[in-house]
Amino acid sequence: MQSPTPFARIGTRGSLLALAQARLVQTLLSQAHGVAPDDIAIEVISTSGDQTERALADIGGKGLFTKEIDQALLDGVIDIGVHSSKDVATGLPAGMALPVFLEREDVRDAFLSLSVRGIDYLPDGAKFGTSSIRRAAQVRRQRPDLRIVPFRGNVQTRLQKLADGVAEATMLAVAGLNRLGEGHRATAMLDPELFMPAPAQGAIGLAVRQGDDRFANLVAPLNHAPTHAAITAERAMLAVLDGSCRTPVGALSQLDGDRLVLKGEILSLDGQTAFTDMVSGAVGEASDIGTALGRKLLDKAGTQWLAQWAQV
Ligand SMILES: NCc1[nH]cc(CCC(=O)O)c1CC(=O)O
Repeated sequence: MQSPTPFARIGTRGSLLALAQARLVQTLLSQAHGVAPDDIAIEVISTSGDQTERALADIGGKGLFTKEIDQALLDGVIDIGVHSSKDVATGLPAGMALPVFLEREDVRDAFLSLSVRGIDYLPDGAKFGTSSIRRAAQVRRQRPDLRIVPFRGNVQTRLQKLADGVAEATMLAVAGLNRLGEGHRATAMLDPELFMPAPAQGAIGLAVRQGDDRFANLVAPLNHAPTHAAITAERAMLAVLDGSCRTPVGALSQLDGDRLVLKGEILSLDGQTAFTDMVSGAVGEASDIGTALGRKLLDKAGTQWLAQWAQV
């Protein structure tokens, strides 16, 4: 039985992955504060992103998986929003804070196929399922011959599309597969230097109302400082690039003690042009590292190069 006045109410999407993430947060919060898991309510909230099959880039991008949860948070219907950090837009809604990131799972993307053991083994012209412009560009760079077909929906839906033969291969975040207990579905791990993950991939972020100290204090023990630094840097890089272009972006953080090395890449949609750079510094400067890298990438690509994609 859920108590009439729960210790906290956490809000999540209803996909199996989102629910698994919400349950993890529920467990960690109950352990951190010595309360029964049942005293932490999980409220399932449907988001616009759950209600459409169109490609994210076509319908306004990231905020779609978080907007309704953010609103429930601001309305006081929930107290803590649980998000996949990579789905959270860089500009947070007014009144919302994202102070905590749980320890990052595997940051890489995996290659999945029921017929071949790696992307190099796909037959000429094979269909590759993805609706991510980043993944499509990275795949086209390696294999310009492949045909990219849309693959929207949650992880289960995409695994089913693969099983149904809609495409011969796809790519998914290892983190999501692992959290679903589906890690064995990965056919091969993709080299993260070649297939740079999405900024903030693999990390769960917790949102609270700005200035709501009670819930900020409640979630604080769940924060993982190295993950926080990496995500801060990656999101700062993305914030610089977001406004200026609709182009695929990858990021890769490496932490070595109190040093953070951030690599980033922007690609053309066809993957044939790419700009890569790297900035390093103290973890305490994570935000500045990300901003600096974003600016370096913008400078390298040039506004004219970026402008060509804005109309696509
Ligand atoms: N875009 C959907 C999404 N959002 C977060 C993850 C995976 C889990 C994570 O990155 O934390 C996924 C699925 C995927 O990209 O394979």
